[in-house]
Amino acid sequence: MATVNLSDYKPLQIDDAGSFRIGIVVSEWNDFVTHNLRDAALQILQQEGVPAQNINVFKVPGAFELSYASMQLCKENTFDAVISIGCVIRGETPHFDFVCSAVAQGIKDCNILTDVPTIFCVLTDDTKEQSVARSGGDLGNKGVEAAVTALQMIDFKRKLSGKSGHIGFVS
Ligand SMILES: Nc1c(NC[C@H](O)[C@H](O)[C@H](O)CO)[nH]c(=O)[nH]c1=O
Ligand SMILES: CC(=O)[C@@H](O)COP(=O)(O)O
Repeated sequence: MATVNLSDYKPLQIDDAGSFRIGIVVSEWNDFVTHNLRDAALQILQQEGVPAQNINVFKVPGAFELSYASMQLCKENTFDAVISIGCVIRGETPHFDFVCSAVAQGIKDCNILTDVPTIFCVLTDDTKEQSVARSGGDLGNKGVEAAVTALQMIDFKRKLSGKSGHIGFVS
């Protein structure tokens, strides 16, 4: 299969990124992956003009806890977007399926039930190798994609309320 770097993106040139406030929730399970996702997201956000002091990072034990923590941040409504970062790697039992389903539903709920765009940056892989490839390996870094998505969703929301400038991805 051809190597595809899923993280290639064109700089967004966002005018008002300096005012964006972003929360990042990172699970510690498989931290050799989740920390790479976190660091890539932080790099892109700051590269695009979000001040470091406007980004708050929170830790939870595992991906299952991302739902609770992300929902709490969304309910506080102090962030323009929340990025939820985790890595679930299949084991011997159906536990993988339950954790992945729960966290996907939980983060979906944050988007549907609150006013805060919440980005699903949770790897759900069959092998450790798949996770490594997607967190800074041959297939890019999902943390980059999550950061770009967060910025785009904040812009989407600000456009709806008539507040934002134009970043050129949606006319
Ligand atoms: N196996 C993985 C887990 N399992 C732990 C759960 O996420 C949760 O913390 C536990 O069930 C207690 O509620 N978590 C991951 O993030 N990744 C895994 O591969
Ligand atoms: C995704 C998991 O929770 C997994 O690591 C648990 O492994 P196992 O199914 O072998 O207990």
